[in-house]
Amino acid sequence: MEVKARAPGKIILAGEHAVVHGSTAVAASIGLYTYVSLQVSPSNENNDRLILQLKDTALEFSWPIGRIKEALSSLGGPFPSTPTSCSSESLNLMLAMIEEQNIPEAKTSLASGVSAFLWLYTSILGFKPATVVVTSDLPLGSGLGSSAALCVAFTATLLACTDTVNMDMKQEGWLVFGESELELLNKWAFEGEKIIHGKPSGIDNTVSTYGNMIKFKSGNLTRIKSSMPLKMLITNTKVGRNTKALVAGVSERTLRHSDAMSFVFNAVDSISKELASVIQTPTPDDLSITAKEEKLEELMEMNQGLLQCMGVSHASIETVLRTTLKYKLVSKLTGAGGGGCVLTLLPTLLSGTIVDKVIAELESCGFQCLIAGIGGNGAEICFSASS
Ligand SMILES: Nc1ncnc2c1ncn2[C@@H]1O[C@H](COP(=O)(O)OP(=O)(O)OP(=O)(O)O)[C@@H](O)[C@H]1O
Ligand SMILES: C[C@@](O)(CCO)CC(=O)[O-]
Ligand SMILES: [Mg+2]
Repeated sequence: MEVKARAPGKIILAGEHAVVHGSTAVAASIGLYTYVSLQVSPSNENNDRLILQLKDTALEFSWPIGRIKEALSSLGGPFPSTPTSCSSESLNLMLAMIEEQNIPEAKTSLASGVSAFLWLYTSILGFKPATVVVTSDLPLGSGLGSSAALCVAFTATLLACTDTVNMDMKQEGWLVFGESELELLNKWAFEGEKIIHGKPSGIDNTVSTYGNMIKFKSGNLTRIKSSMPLKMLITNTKVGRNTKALVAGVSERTLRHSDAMSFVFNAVDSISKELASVIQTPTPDDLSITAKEEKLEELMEMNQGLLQCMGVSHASIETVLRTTLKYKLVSKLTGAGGGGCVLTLLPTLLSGTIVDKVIAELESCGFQCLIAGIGGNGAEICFSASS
């Protein structure tokens, strides 16, 4: 039996980084997905292997299952039955098994995602031979939650192979999880994000798990329903960066300027709460949609200024801000910043001609633009007879 899962990427409308320090943030899923397929192999004593194929990065990893069992069991068992953080000892053992596979120098940053896979796989399924294949629509390391979508999709396939997920395997198409299954899925995916992000807030895996739009603060989510059309241009500066390093950088700045940064985080908390309120307030007519869009723009502009204070903007992001401002459009970075992706709000009454001009000018800077659907479903799985 083959199990497939898909999990969406995300945009953060307000509150990134500050959410790690207890502020409110608002995020939404987008219509770009990471897909994972899992096929457990029949046991064959001599050739039991765990194979991981990362199609987007053209990497394949293959370990004898006994090698993994020997390495990780040396730390004592039994394996965690409830969501548990990977210890530094386990992480070091997994990194050693990954290094044996000779990842090309330029791709060593992918080791964190492979470590997350090994932790989730062995914790949830134990030491079963299988082949796991990953493909994604999401750009890696760009602020659209590719790491969270990876961890959510991994976890969804793994849980689907256990008796904690109660689904009719004969049902066709993409199936959604029940509430209790989503909660367990999200907790395990968060453990995977901790390996990749270091000190994640949990907003990325939560919005990828539950989908739609959420308000998030200190681990608690509130699902919010937008009462207005939200159309965002997403510009990928294609400047690579590492979320873990950017998150650590903000924490270090907070240690150096604790008073000032606490005011920054409090301001972001207020911005996120007001933005969520604006988005949810019923809109009686077109005029009020425009008035609400102007409020959103002002809140985005204020949040971008505070992200600059946190030290996570970048010259490429400033270029997007300046370019879109020429067309009276407002933008803010989304995700960890330091490059990556930038959101630009496209007001309802904006003409398609202007949008085309903005995209052409941004792409002439070497950036990549897309308009993705906002607020679709979260994690989903489907079962197919072994191909
Ligand atoms: N499709 C994929 N294939 C292999 N590894 C992936 C894939 N998607 C994500 N990863 C892992 O996640 C890492 C990127 O995660 P990172 O948190 O830095 O960026 P992001 O999640 O795209 O951005 P943000 O966290 O700001 O939203 C990659 O280095 C890799 O380890
Ligand atoms: C930068 C950050 O706030 C969002 C990254 O998409 C990190 C986190 O919340 O885990
Ligand atoms: Mg990430």
